[in-house]
Amino acid sequence: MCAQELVLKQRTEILHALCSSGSAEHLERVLDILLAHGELLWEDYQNIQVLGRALYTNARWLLDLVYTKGVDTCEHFLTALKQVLPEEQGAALSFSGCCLNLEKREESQSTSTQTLLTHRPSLVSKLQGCIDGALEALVVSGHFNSGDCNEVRLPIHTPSQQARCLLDHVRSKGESAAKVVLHYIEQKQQSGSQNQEKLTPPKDFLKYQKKLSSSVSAQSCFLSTYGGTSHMSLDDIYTEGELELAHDCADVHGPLGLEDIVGTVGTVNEEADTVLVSGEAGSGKSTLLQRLHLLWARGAALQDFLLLFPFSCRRLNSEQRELSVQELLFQHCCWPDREQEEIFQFILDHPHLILFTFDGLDELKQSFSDEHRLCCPTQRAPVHILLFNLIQGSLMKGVWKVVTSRPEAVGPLLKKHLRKEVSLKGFSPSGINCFVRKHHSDPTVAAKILESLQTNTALLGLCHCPVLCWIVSQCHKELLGCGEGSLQTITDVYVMILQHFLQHQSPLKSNMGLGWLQEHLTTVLRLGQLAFEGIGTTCYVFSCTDLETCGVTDKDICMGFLIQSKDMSSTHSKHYEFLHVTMQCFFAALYLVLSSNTDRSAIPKLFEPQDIRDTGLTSRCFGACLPSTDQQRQVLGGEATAAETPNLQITATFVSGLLSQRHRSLWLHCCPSALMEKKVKQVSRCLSKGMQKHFKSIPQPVAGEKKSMHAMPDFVWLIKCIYEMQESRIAKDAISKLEVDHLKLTYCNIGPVECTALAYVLQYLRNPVGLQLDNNSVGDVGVEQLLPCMHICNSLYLRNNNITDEGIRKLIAKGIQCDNFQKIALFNNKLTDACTQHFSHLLKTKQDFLSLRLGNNNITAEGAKQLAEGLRFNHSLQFLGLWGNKIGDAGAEALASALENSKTLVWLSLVGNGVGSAGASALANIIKNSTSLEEIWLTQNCITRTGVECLIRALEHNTRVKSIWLRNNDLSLEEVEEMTQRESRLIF
Ligand SMILES: Nc1ncnc2c1ncn2[C@@H]1O[C@H](COP(=O)(O)OP(=O)(O)OP(=O)(O)O)[C@@H](O)[C@H]1O
Repeated sequence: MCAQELVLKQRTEILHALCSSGSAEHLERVLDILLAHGELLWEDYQNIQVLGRALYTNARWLLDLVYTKGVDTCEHFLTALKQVLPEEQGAALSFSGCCLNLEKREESQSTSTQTLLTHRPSLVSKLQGCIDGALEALVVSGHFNSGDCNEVRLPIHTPSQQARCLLDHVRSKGESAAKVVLHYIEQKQQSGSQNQEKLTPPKDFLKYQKKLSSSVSAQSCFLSTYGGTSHMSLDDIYTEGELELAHDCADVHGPLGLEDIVGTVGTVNEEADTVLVSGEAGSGKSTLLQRLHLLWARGAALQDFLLLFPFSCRRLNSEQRELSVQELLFQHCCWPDREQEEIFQFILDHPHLILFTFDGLDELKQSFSDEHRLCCPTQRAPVHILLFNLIQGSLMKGVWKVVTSRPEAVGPLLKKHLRKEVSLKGFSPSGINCFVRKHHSDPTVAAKILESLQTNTALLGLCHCPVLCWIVSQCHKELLGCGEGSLQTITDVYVMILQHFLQHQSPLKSNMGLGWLQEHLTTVLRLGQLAFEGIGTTCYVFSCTDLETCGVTDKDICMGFLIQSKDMSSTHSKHYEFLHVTMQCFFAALYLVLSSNTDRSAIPKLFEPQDIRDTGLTSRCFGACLPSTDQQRQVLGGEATAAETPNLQITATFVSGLLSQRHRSLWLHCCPSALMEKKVKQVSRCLSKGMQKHFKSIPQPVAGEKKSMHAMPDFVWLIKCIYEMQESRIAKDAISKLEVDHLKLTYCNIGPVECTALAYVLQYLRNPVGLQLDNNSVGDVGVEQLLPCMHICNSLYLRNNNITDEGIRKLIAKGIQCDNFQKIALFNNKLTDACTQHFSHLLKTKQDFLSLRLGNNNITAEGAKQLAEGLRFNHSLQFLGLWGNKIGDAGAEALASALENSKTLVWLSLVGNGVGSAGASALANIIKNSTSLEEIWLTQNCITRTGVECLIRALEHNTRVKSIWLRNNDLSLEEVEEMTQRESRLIF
């Protein structure tokens, strides 16, 4: 049978092979090959790859086309298919006679654009690990702008799709752009091969490398949250999370890519080799590491590292023996079949080619300490000592380490050993979109879920956290069936998945009302006890004996909340863990709420403030409510740990939620109501007491200063607990006694979820406050969540919070209606000219507005003109900051004309705006006429002598202005000297 007939006859099977995984990768790779061989023209390719069209439709188009093109093309197609499909999938198809040589075509005199096409398959794979570098080269050479880069980096793209998108963009930019990319890849390869050339790995090294990478690949290709119910490959579901440097870095704008984690960007300590990826519970740290592992194992990223050893701190907890590093590597990750010593020696000799990853440092039983020094790689020590010495670099200096942890568990002791810290912020709004679409192969279901999220912004806020986004996607039936807005809190979402899993077991009784819990109460209690005891003893992996102790049965396991541990070590006995540690916290909370067997003091102890727990009392406090065997286990365990604090706090948050009025009806038939009432009272008391403690800690203000409270670590957590209770009485009770003028919550990891809770509580403040939320991750969704407390904010500080024009639109629409609202600071966000119309409206409407600071955004002359419109009609503004925008001379002229008759403006900053001398001479008019202006900042504005002369002349008419800042302008030293003599208020 000829190739053409084969294509026709096997059409269904081919379609299935290309598309059934739901991933477009196979199809796209076949297209790459056909393009490279000239079997498809560029126009053909565009006709097939239609954005937004179903994968199957695209594949059908391809089949139709190759068929009409004839035997040769069909033959190429089948050969490409054979090359691309995994063996087991290809086995179902007949490729008889299709064995063309698909080596790349060499063309004697090809242009760079042609080379991009003829080498497309290999370029796609080479580019995957270095997209960011290639983009940078294109930006630097002026071929790409940030829009091009953003399109390539779209989170919906897989790394290979990013590579293809980059190549397609380059093609449209022409020959010189193509040259830049080819040159970049060539250089990258040369530096890679130079690194490799110097090496002569022992003969068994490559075998070991292969064994390690296939074991890493096997461990990382599926996601465990889908383990119980369905298989989901990481490739199909992985969605980029938002990664940022934890500290400010002038050179970095925009989000980081995966490779930046080990790249040079944002390095704060050149001496250190440990990078920390920090993020809240469920923000995707383990998944991100898993992605890195998989890409490395496939040769698609981190190729500077010859070996990657992945460790899970959770599993290291169960290692009781003392080990040497060699034993740790080989026994916990991958056993070398031969030449152990030689391989280890090679590792020791080339530390910079080795990467260790440690997932979940916060889950380690011991808190980080640098007391026990160890530097000998053959010396045995307890595993945590090895780990701490590796992190510090005293052991195996030069080996790269990537460590993940919740932020709360990272103390100053660890920080001083970090090369840099990267924060994982969860999904961006487009990430949520992309994740839901990937999760559901049926686009109608995905669209319905996304629609429902848009109508419930509290829930949308929760979905920024990937684990919650996963639950919401998993429980779409419950979500869509439960009515708009009924899911508001984290507890609501976990109750939904509890119901989902329990009802999954009895599908016929899906309408059993509230009885579903009662029917499964014993299961819930048994799992709850297991979870509760685990949380108290930092135990997240359970042996069969642990399960037996709590009476957990096989049927309980089948419910899906527990999954079998993935384990790379050689132990063969089965171990279990909860689907996710937050699920363990939820079950621990269910146990505390539903069980009549817990100690009376269990709830108050759970709510004890962190500073008490940090003294080392943690385990003992919590231990008081555990059975005696566990207390012994803890005492035997020795060192107390502060590491479990985040999980205790999450458990407490769930306890608050479960005891809220909205969920009490669920427990009605499961537990005596008197007992329930008592627990509710306990929680309310704890929350109120916790808040009072905070308020008492506020220092009295110095005379003339405002009373200010800087939130302590537990403040946001207490607020979240209050929100979970959803009772306005409790919120009022807890907050109304707070008397401060300024509430400072900077660097507190505040995202949309925290904003929802803050607004819920702060709306009951008695007096207006300044709310300072600088350096958090509020974002547009968070801004929307803050609206309910806007009426009580007289000033709002939102520097560095990823806010865009859309967030501003909503914020200002509300702000205009709020009498107290007078000041806003929005430095370092993502604002453009599109937001200025809203500020202009605000300035026109609110004649008591005092301060507008929009520094370091992307406002140009157009935006400045819009602002000027508002300023012309405003009679109150005192402070205007536009530092670090791009308003230029035209923008400065517009502002000057609007402000020249202002009787209120005191302070104006236009630092770094390229206003030039023309701008300066226009601004001189404000100085000439103003009776209120005191300070004007014109640093770094390309102003020459001409501009400064205008300012000097204007100052002759003004005695009120105190200083004009003119540093870093286009003036010679002599000019500066001369002009300082003439006008002392000029500061150079
Ligand atoms: N980038 C991602 N793409 C797709 N799904 C993700 C992603 N990140 C997280 N998830 C989903 O959220 C779940 C929880 O994520 P993960 O365990 O990685 O969070 P974590 O930050 O390590 O949490 P913890 O600190 O509590 O251990 C995953 O099992 C997965 O279902």
